[in-house]
Amino acid sequence: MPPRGSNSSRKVRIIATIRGYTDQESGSISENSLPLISVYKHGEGGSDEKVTLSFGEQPACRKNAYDMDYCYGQNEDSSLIFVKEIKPLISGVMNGKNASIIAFGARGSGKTCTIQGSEDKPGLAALAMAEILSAVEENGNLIAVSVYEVYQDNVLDVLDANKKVQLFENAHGYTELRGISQVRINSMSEFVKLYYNNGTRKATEKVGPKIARRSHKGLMICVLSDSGNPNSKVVGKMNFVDLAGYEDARRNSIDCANPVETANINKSLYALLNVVYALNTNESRVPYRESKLSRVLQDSFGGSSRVLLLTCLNPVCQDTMYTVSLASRSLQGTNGLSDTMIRSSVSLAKPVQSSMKNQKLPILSDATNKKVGSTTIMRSSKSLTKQTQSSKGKESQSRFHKKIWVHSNKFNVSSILRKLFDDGVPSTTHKELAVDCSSAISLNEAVGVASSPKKKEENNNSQILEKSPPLSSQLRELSNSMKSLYSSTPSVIATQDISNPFSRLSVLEPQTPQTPLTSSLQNPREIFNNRSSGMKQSLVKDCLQFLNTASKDELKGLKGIGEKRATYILELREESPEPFKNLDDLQDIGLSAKQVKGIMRNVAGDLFN
Ligand SMILES: Nc1ncnc2c1ncn2[C@@H]1O[C@H](COP(=O)(O)OP(=O)(O)OP(=O)(O)O)[C@@H](O)[C@H]1O
Repeated sequence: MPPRGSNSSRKVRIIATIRGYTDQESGSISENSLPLISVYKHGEGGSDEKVTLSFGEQPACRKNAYDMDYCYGQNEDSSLIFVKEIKPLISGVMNGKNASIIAFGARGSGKTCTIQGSEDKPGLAALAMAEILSAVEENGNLIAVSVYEVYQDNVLDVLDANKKVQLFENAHGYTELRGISQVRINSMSEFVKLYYNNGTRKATEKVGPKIARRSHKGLMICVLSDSGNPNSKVVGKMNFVDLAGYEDARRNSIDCANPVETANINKSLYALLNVVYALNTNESRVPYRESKLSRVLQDSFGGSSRVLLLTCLNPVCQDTMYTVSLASRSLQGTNGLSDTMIRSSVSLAKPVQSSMKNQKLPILSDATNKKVGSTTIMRSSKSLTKQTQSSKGKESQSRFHKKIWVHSNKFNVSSILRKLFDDGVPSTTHKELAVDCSSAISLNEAVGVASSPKKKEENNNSQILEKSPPLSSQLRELSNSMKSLYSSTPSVIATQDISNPFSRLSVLEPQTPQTPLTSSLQNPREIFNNRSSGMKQSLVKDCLQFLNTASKDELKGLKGIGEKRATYILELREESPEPFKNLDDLQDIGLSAKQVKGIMRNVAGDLFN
């Protein structure tokens, strides 16, 4: 049986589960409390199980609503998730298809309870082990498990702290965990002892720091064939990964966690989500190499493997909305929310205290919304455009054009451009969410140069292959392009449809070069804002490319980068050819957000000197 709701074109099924309230949280909930998480079920009772999640008091519009393949409510526990989601995957594992179940979410969102649980209330991993044990009893296969931890990009053997684990790429291009303990499991009691009590570890052995560290924890269950053979072959693998919780690195951590550690965790989460995104969108290059964890999981992600991303939602956590937006990004299909949908949204999360109303919604997601705006707003404005035009007809069209006419003369291009980098440094979220890259305006698009998707791909490839020109020439190029953007605005002209009284205004309107992206937008300000956002992204992209490719001397030419940092950047390039994927990565080399912003502002400012 295929996994529930499996979509043949998507490798990764993305679902959510809202955890129950802890005793402490329940104490502060009242009858009049507002639901924090609302779930709209698209085809209740039907075959379409898709849901859309929205948050807090905000009306659910596309801007703050996120699609998921399914969502389990607070009353639905791990055993239901097991039956509906995991059990169907087990038969695949028995037949040679690997599977991975990954719990992702903010800190304290119930990931460990869902995956690991406890001896009293077993989580998905133990339930799966029981099922796998009974399956191998029938077919004579064997089971071996490994338990590992990925801490600060190092893979550690949880079952034997003395063992050194190395990542080794085999002849098929897959990563193997060399040296990791593999323990045969014959019964549930053996598994419980091993998994919950680290049973095989000798009492004298060091088990690492006493304080629980924030790391990704993985359980690898291998089904092995040929019980008589010491070199048994792996039939199939099932991975359970309890990811370290996401936390906004800009906020003070709940337990004063090291901000560098938090930033590294977030970076590895983004890297994994990028892999999920690439798999779901069938991208030709899946960025496995960007983190140790994705390398470890690589052989369970490719081919006919199945992946379940279980987004755990903490009903009272600021970071929840942001994690949902990140996970949902890999679901490509979008369904605009209609009024009916918004009204009929139900809450699977019980209400939370009304004081939550005043609580600031997720800081990052606020920022995200601002930054993501380009994508989400565009989508909604597109549907809005259609609706408006069809339902209200010419009258509204007339108002619309009038508005354009009036505002177009007030456009202060340079002041908007100056503001570009005052909105804040676009972060990973921006890059990742805003556009899914497909909707980003490239420089060429920004100056109205049409390019076919194929050509775009070629351009991208050649950009990667060629050594980047020095920053100064990149800036010159960008500057010229910007100038041509101003000058390419045609003063008018089109044929007037005299029969249409509303056509006059549109005819007189100076036309900004059209691109597919902007064609759905309503007024010059929207168009301009989107172009600005596209240019901002182009600039960020060029700057990152420069940092990834420039020589040491060229790097030192940048404010904030001296001998030491330049050397460090070159070292980073030896580990990964492209160490900087987004502006957040610059913080890893010790540049503060302010410094990064300063660099970008200088670059932007230079364009108009
Ligand atoms: N279904 C549930 N109902 C009530 N409380 C729950 C539920 N699931 C988890 N909790 C509680 O929520 C808290 C956090 O749970 P858990 O440790 O599983 O979260 P986590 O996401 O793994 O956290 P971290 O990211 O810090 O590792 C715990 O106090 C746990 O008891």
